[in-house]
Amino acid sequence: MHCGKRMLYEKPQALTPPRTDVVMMTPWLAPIVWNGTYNIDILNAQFQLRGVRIGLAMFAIKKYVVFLQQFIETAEKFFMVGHKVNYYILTDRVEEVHQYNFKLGEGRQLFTLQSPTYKRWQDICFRRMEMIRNYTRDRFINEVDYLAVADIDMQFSDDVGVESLSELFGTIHPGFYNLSRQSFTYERRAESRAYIPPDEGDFYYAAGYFGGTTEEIYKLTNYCHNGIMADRKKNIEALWHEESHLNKYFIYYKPTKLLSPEYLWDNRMGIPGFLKRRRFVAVPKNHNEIRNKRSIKEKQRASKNAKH
Ligand SMILES: CC(=O)N[C@H]1[C@@H](OP(=O)(O)OP(=O)(O)OC[C@H]2O[C@@H](n3ccc(=O)[nH]c3=O)[C@H](O)[C@@H]2O)O[C@H](CO)[C@H](O)[C@@H]1O
Ligand SMILES: [Mn+2]
Repeated sequence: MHCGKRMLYEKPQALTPPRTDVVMMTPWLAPIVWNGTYNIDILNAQFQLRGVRIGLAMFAIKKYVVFLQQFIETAEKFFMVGHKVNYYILTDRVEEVHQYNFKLGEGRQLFTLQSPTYKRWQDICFRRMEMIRNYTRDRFINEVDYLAVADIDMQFSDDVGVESLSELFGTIHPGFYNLSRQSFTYERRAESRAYIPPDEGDFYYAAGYFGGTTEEIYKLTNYCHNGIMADRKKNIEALWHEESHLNKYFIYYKPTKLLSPEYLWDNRMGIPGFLKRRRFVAVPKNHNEIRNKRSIKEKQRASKNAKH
């Protein structure tokens, strides 16, 4: 029996892997998503049947609003095209964000949500976990089935579709996919709740893109935020902020799907042969200019002027 539309495609093989140059499965049997390992038509049809709703949350705090336009415009071209999508922009500059008049495709909506801001950029990163937890509990859980959380200093340059979705997914960091545990920049001080012993850990995951069902994202962000607050009481800050806590979580609550570095690339790493697509790519930024109120250059200029 088939209901209406017949779908024709090549029969999957039991003995011939679609790719032999990359690993497609973790030891806990979570797929690692690479180009050429899946058929997007099958996946689209399956997700379409369920009418899934997908949320994409990102932070535009202080100067990071400059990344918003390119982020949304490229997401409209490449992110979950053909599915129901809610963008959630968490910002301290609601008025400014309202000025943009994004033209969105059918079934796609954009919401601007108030977020507190913090003096230190590190605190902005840390507090993303708390904000996502709260908004997931109070809102996202009622509006979407899956939620992805992304850095905003990024742009889409190829498809990110439903092949990437699962109960809990993490992205292999583009700087660490082929490195040893010892080279991972996990938190190594035992006092921190993000501590990972040298003989544990699977991959080094990037905090710039992760997601899952809203239930799973609530658990993840709640765990990370609680760890961050416990550290704060002890006056310790994990090496890579919320990313350290995320990596801790993923050791014990393993992702059910892993995204290959196709899903978070940085062109400064070149383009290795195994990388067939670059779907979500870092936008180069001057860290000092964008993160601080006044850049070091401005400060130098100011102090020079003061001396004259
Ligand atoms: C690709 C990747 O894995 N990036 C991680 C990395 O790099 P990054 O150096 O890329 O961090 P970042 O500067 O992009 O900050 C993370 C995100 O916080 C938001 N933001 C930050 C500062 C600010 O003033 N306003 C603002 O809105 C914004 O959405 C930004 O994308 O390390 C950070 C913490 O150290 C986070 O773990 C990032 O997820
Ligand atoms: Mn970033």
